[in-house]
Amino acid sequence: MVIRHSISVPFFSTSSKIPREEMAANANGRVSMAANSGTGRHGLAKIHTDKKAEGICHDDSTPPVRAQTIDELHSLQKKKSAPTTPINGIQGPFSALSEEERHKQQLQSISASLASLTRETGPNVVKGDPAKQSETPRISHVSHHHVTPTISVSDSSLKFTHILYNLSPAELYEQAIKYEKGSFITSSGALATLSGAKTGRSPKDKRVVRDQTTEDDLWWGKGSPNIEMDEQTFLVNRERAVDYLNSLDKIFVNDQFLNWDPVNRIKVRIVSARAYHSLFMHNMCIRPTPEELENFGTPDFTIYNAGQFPCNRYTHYMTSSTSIDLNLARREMVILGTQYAGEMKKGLFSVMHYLMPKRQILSLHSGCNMGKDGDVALFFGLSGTGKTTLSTDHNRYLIGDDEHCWSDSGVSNIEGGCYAKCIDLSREKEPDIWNAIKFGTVLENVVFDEHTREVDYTDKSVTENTRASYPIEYIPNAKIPCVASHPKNVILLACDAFGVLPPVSKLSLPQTMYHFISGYTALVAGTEEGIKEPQATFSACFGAAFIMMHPTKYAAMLASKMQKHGATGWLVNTGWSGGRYGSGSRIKLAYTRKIIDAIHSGSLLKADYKKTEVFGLEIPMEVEGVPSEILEPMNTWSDKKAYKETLLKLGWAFQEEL
Ligand SMILES: Nc1ncnc2c1ncn2[C@@H]1O[C@H](COP(=O)(O)OP(=O)(O)O)[C@@H](O)[C@H]1O
Ligand SMILES: C=C(OP(=O)(O)O)C(=O)O
Ligand SMILES: [Ca+2]
Ligand SMILES: [Mn+2]
Repeated sequence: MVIRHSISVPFFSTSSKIPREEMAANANGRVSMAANSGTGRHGLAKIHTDKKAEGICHDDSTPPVRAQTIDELHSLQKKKSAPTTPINGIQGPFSALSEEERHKQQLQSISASLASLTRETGPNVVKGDPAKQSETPRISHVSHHHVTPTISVSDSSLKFTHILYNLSPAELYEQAIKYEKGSFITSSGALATLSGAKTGRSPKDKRVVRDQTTEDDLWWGKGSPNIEMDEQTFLVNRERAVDYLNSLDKIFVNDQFLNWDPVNRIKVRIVSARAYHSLFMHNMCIRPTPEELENFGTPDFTIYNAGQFPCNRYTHYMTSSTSIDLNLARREMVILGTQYAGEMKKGLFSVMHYLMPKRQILSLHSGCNMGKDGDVALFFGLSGTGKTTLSTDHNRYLIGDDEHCWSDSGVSNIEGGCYAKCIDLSREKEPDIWNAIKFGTVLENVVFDEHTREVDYTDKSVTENTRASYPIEYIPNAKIPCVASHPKNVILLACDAFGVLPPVSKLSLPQTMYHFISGYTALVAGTEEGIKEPQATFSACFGAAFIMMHPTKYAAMLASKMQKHGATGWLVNTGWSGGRYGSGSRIKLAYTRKIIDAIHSGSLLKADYKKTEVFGLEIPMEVEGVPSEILEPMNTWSDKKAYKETLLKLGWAFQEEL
């Protein structure tokens, strides 16, 4: 039988925007586009038939697909791969195990993480998306023996919790877009997400378990970020989070690393309920290779992120519906009542501020980069004051933008990604960050055009604290592994809302310590809940919210390391000039970059200096590319009297603080 090509195209005539003249149907009845296809009678597309194919009764000239059903066809589309496929011939504790055995151990470990402490067993866990029934379930059930009285059966032990384990960015995009309101792909390929009611950290809701160990080790009381809670209350919140997570059909589990220094690497597990959280941590922590994941074993630290679920205000110590609880003895963190992803990264940073100094390693709230000749610079600064912006420098290698360790072997990044503020981001001023906002990047709380999905970085409708989280290798000159030698320059970024600090000053070692301990800077709008405009603050170590021990502990370590390695300290004002916030203006980023260039090149060290009043800061007379008159703040104020008063006021504020 000869099949005649009798195709009509009314379907296209109304719904398609393509001019009919340009459409043509091929021998399969598929419509193809042709430049000069011409039109047939009544303006319908002319049908082109393949002369050679005429009289042959099959669908296509290419070999047919090897599938009988659409499901079979779909199964051809996907190849089995890591992290579900074992790697052949690997060495390590599990190398003798079969694939089946390894999977069992992995699931048992996850079930153990999710175990309630009041019931006998962890949840029944099964790998994979519950929406995909075709996947063979791998089930694990774990018994635990606790001293607490047990109520052995609960509804959650009768169901399965599906584990979405270390999904790839593509898989997480699909999960987010399908199941999480407010998730969209932007025009550059990034995933736009909403963090919900909280768009910045909630430091007043952070709690740390005070027990026998932390009682002596940690800094408590006035000025300390550690607000105490007891072990029992922690367990109440932990149970609340675990029960919430176990009540869900599926949860995300990320097994990753912190710290590029292989000797001091920490294994972290993040359990969360949102693809947004999983992708964020995929970007922010160090991503394991498939081999490393197979051998992951038991995590050193676990986060239970039940951010969608509030804490119970009737619980002791709870003063709002948000609680971020740290238990160093249990090596666990519980998050309730906030979905702001930054809590996870900064929570882990707090943990490192405890674990590392115990090993004589200094943890730093700083960015770090390295010149072509190997000179290393640290950029200390409170959130939103320029660490990410200034460490991302096209002429230098990026080690990291935010969290580092300084050990006897040098500097190592704690993280595997960057978290840039993107309010008013522009391609011209910050090209590397702009270009990093592509597929895989999480864009938090930004506003975009509903049709083109073009992001408007100037829009503060959701928050001023809009953020982009991307893997560090998205910055073209990132140095992998993210380690460097001992710093030559230590730059303290002070975002001065009073507008009286010079754009740059050279510090002696005692001055460096003075400014490091006092941590004078500004809390910028949106980074913490309730901060609506830049607010002057003293944030010890330029990260008071994250330190665990007394500031002098970190300062003493910094002093001895700077002295030993001959590092020079600098104070750079990335804040206001010509008047305080409201009347003056923010120092131009281009000028700050020129100042930083001069520090890196060594030319600023050789400049002529003069001493300022009140703070006794050494300010350079000239910096290449920067108008000399702005180097002395008084010149930029039209009201000199107001300048002097403001300077004195700040001087007194320092006196009161220290
Ligand atoms: N002179 C300046 N120096 C540094 N950053 C500036 C300056 N002026 C404006 N900014 C802006 O301030 C923000 C600094 O944020 P970011 O670098 O992400 O801070 P951090 O990494 O310390 O949290 C960026 O949005 C940057 O564009
Ligand atoms: C993400 C934060 O800050 P930073 O910009 O320092 O990473 C934060 O303080 O929540
Ligand atoms: Ca950061
Ligand atoms: Mn940053």
